[in-house]
Amino acid sequence: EHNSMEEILKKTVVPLPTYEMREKSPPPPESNSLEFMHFYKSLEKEQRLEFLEKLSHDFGVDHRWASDLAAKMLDTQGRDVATILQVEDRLRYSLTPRYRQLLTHISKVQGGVKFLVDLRADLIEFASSKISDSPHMRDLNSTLKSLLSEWFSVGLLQLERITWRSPCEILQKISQYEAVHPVRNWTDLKRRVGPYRRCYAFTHASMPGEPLVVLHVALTEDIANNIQGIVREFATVDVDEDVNKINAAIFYSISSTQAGLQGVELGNYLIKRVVRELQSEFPHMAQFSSLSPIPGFSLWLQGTLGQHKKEGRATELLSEQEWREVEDVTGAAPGAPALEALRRLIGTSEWIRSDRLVHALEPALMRLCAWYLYGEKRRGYALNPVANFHLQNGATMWRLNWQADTSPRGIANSCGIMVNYRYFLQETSTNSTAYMQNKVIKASEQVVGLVSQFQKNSKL
Ligand SMILES: CC(C)(COP(=O)(O)OP(=O)(O)O)[C@@H](O)C(=O)NCCC(N)=O
Repeated sequence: EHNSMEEILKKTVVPLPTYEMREKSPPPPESNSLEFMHFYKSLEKEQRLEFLEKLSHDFGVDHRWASDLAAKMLDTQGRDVATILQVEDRLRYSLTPRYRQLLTHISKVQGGVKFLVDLRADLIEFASSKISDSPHMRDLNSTLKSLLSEWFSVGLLQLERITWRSPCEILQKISQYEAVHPVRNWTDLKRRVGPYRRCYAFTHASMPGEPLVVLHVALTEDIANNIQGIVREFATVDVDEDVNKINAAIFYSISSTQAGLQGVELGNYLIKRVVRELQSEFPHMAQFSSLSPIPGFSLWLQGTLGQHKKEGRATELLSEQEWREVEDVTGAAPGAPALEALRRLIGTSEWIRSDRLVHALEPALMRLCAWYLYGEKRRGYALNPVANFHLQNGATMWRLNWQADTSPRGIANSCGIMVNYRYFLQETSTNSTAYMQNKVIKASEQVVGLVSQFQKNSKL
């Protein structure tokens, strides 16, 4: 078994041609790539890990060759520029991992690009499950990611609008890939591509018929503050659109379908491309915003309540008055019992059935949610992945909406709160740079106000 891994690698990962022959040596036979692909697909997960570790470790950069050339480059300091460029080009060439050529050869055969996308999905899975974090595997991943970024750059992507007339196989995929608000049936799907709705996908010639990333848009009079009005509404599906009722585009679901294209930023490009498409269809349209879920808020809140209980700081989360309401409604004694009662209510979503509690908890939960989105960080960036995505794109954390998603899932995941990340078109690139480089979050007065209320209470 082992020698067949070695054999395949030795045979299919041909040595890098010499610098002089780099553009003169014919590519290896296609059969090499096909054999590599066939062999890899036949392996189980664990064997794939072993195989990729061998590939990345034994067929990477020839370090001796590179260091010799690096020394040589230092020697040529002060020489004429032509010589310096020559030596630099040799050094650059010597830093090409041997397996990089194999990847480019594979991309040229039928199904090769899709194979490489799926291979990177394996690499990402191995890296994220920490079963391999070797520097060689990281190098293989970044080499493959940079190739994929070139092959899937915007100029090579096809924007497709999905309508009720799109082929069934595409509509079926749109329904299957919908990760944010699952499509329940044909009627539901028909509404999502019907009047006052737009559905766009990026496709690529190397993966025909495969939507790479899908964006669902609702066309509304103003920026939506509730998702039921979008995914539940029984708009008669055959009504014509009235342009006077269309001033805003609401991105209410976006999903990428290829795990191996993570980090290639297809979602960001799709949003920007769709904005341009909508501007040409509706020249007067000036409001572009998401209506986004806040996955993880309820869990974070449970943890925070627990932690504050241990440290006896419960009053930093809710005011005396708010705790008194909780005690009155639940009959719990002041202090820890009331906090426990609140944790249970949030955990079981029962609180939503008591109008008094819903009313009493609104200010507190909105403050806490604003802090969760704006204040909680992971390596300096927003902890919440959806916030991080839109902030990377340069959107503004614009409005928190109470009772925006009253579905059981919405209540359980984020106490029913949703957030609009607004795309002010002239500001997105500035905001994105400020966020990516200085971790500055652009937020509206409403959000900043809620955050400072939270900070006042908890002296954070
Ligand atoms: C939000 C999505 C579309 C961003 O994808 P993309 O723009 O390619 O970002 P990245 O993975 O390249 O960083 C992606 O992360 C996704 O599908 N997330 C799960 C569904 C969701 N919308 O949260």
